[in-house]
Amino acid sequence: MSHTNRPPRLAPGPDEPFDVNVDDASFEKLAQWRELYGDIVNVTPRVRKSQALVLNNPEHVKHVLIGNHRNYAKGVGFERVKMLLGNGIIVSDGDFWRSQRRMIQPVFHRKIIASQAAMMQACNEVKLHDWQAKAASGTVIDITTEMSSLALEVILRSLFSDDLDELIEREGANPFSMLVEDVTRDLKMAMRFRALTRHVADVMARRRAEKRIEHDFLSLLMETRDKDTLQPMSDKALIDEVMTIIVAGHETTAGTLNWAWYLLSQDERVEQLVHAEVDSLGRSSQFDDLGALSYTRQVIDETLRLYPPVWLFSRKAIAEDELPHESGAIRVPAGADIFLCPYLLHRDARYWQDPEAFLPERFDEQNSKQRNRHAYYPFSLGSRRCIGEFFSMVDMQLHLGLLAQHIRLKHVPGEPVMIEPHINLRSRHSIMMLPVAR
Ligand code: HEM
Repeated sequence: MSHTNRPPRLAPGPDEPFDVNVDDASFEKLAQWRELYGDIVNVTPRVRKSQALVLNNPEHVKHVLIGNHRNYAKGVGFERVKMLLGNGIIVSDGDFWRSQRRMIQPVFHRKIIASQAAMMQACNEVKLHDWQAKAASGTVIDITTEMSSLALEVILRSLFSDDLDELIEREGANPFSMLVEDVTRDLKMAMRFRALTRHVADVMARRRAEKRIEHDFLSLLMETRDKDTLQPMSDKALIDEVMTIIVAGHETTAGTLNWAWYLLSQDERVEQLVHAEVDSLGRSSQFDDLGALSYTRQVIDETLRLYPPVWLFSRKAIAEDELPHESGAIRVPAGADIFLCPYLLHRDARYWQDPEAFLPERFDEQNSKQRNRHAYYPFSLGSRRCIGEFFSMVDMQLHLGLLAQHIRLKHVPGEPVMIEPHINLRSRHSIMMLPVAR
């Protein structure tokens, strides 16, 4: 509600019309506008129909994602994701989303993730042996692609278990590897990716014919029931959710590990603290050790602060609303496009001391108490918060926990290390590393 009696007004913003998007131009504009116009930036559309508001204040992020979240549906950009994922849980809204989320939530239960830790670690052990051989022969690795294929393998095995090996054998190669090889996310790529749904349908059909239930995400999704209607998901919904989990779980985790290894290679102090922690375990890290890997966890938290994979996302205001502001309430017109930019808020000097510095200690128990909770949201906040957060944390902690015990990665200078702010915040060029045994 308004702090004054004045009617809510529109926020200030640039005169030039502009359509905010997940691209380089928007990335630059958003940072400039925050300096010029502050917490709420009002952007007149160029081609689109609706006004856009960019929110740079944690209170407003909280309002949209938590306080009044029912008034905010998925927004701009999700049409594009829809081509890739159908009506999966990332894009769906309203009653259908609610019902899907309720059915999928138990699939991501802590106990289930715990049961997948051994599979994650087996994937990491293969990677470790490979890096040890490369360290011995002095072979440089492309860590960006390595993390992409590892994250893909983990997510595919969490869904399909050993049916993945059968699929690879039948097809002669992993058809889902296109996600690693083809980094474009355009219409052509979306069509090629959608064609992969037949493999998901195939695995489902085989399991049904063999009356086989595995302890993996796919079988759990096939078995889950709506708690009111007791109905399973339709096959179309099942396939959309599987494709959603693959895409949502792959590039985000891959990108985070890519940046984490890069940041570690640039900071001997932090690297040594990670080494001290992982060495103190005295064995390969397992699910039960994750509590002891708290500094490693802080490294991941800090990586996600500096390089949040989902650097920009959107909502659409359903009805008119207002945002509290010290100079009087700001009007949110019905239909307005809302843009939230974790990247900018995560580096905002009002909420972070020395925001550009890599300081994992910000996330230790003591410092965490002083943090503004809503100035950090790599996994979003509220009821639509990432469902895979715990899965990806376990995956990433186990990865660093094991690999850093045996290997250091030394950055090999080459192409400049730059961010590429597209759908995900990737590195523009592959980052090259020399593995060194430790
Ligand atoms: C570092 C890793 C990850 C990051 C930073 C991340 C980030 C996010 C963010 C910001 C959202 C909210 C998007 C929005 O509301 O517009 C989201 C939603 C989602 N994420 Fe993640 N994610 C990660 C890993 C994963 C993994 C591993 C999975 C699956 C195994 C996953 C599955 C999902 C799903 C299904 C949603 C939609 C939830 C809903 O709308 O109800 N994510 N994620």
